[in-house]
Amino acid sequence: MFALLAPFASDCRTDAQPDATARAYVSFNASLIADAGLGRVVRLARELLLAEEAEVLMRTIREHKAKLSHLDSIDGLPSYELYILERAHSVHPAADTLSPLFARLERHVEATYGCAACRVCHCLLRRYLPTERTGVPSHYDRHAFVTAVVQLNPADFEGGLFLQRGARADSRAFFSAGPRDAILHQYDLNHGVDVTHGTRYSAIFWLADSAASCEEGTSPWYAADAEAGSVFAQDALMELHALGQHGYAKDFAAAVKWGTLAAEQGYAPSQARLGRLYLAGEGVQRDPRLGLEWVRRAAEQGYPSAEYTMGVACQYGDADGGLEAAARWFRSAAEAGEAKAQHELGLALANGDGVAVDRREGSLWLQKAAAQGHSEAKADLEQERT
Ligand SMILES: O=C(O)CCC(=O)C(=O)O
Ligand SMILES: [Fe+2]
Repeated sequence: MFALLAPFASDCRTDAQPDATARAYVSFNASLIADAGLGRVVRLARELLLAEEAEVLMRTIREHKAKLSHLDSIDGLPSYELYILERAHSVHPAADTLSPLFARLERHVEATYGCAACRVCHCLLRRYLPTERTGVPSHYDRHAFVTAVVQLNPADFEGGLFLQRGARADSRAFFSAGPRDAILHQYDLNHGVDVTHGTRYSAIFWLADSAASCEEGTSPWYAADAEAGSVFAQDALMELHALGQHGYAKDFAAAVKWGTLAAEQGYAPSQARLGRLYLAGEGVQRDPRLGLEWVRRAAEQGYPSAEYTMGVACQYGDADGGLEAAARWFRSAAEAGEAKAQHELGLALANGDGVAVDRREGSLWLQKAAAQGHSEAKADLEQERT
């Protein structure tokens, strides 16, 4: 079974799906800073946009014909996103009229983050409709030194941009900000979007730390932070070296080195990724025992994708506890929104594997998985109906 596990398939982009029960809003205090833990902060630039600029952005989204075939930059699923600036080049007439805004944002980032060379590298507009797309899974913006987000129509939706402090969706908090306010964060912030009601339009500005890294598509800022001990930077280097992205050579030895440093500091996403690397033997000597140990440490912190992997390991007898333990792991991950675990829990309930048979509840979990696009769950539901 281990060979089937793809170490990087599910993690950084899909920590957990939105949990409707957890809905705290961050209200910015006088210093306009929200603390996301472990030294990470989110800042608010109040009224950074002129009213006309917010209007231009809104009009540009409204007037643009939806192209749903466009694959999303975060989760690769069909979505509406319109780039107006790419690699600092205007790719839409709206960007030409917004150059004063880009310059203002750069000055603000210089004053706030001490980055004089920072440049607005990409700007894109996103649309969230109940019938189309209602969220973006939690993730890190690996490619941006600073990200600025403007929620252009805050009166029209609930939820929106969230930060996630811990391993699970119940550690999420949303932001309340006006249509001309920019919410600023860096590459170390686990965040995503969950629109629970209504329609949301957003503008996203990704700044590179220099014109050169913007042009080259590189993210050179991780090395110094990783050396200084940041688990986020170490985790990023693990992923970027494993994938060979953003100017980092594909180098599994480096991936394991950085991942181990973060995992040893207790960072669950790194523990899970490192564990899967050893389980799959991808780029490293396969070591199921060590791999499972790392996955277990992440799972014990409640990291949903690791809980799922533990469930699979129990099913196959690679971890102790049999089908009962498998069902417990799947349930915990399923409740946190992990689609694959929802599917497994649905099957376990239908078949009485490690739990009492409950077809009705099983079917509900299959529906949840199917609603997240899980194709096997969809097929299983079809079969149930016939
Ligand atoms: O739509 C948003 O506000 C932000 C989406 C996001 O996090 C991203 O595109 O990286
Ligand atoms: Fe993002």
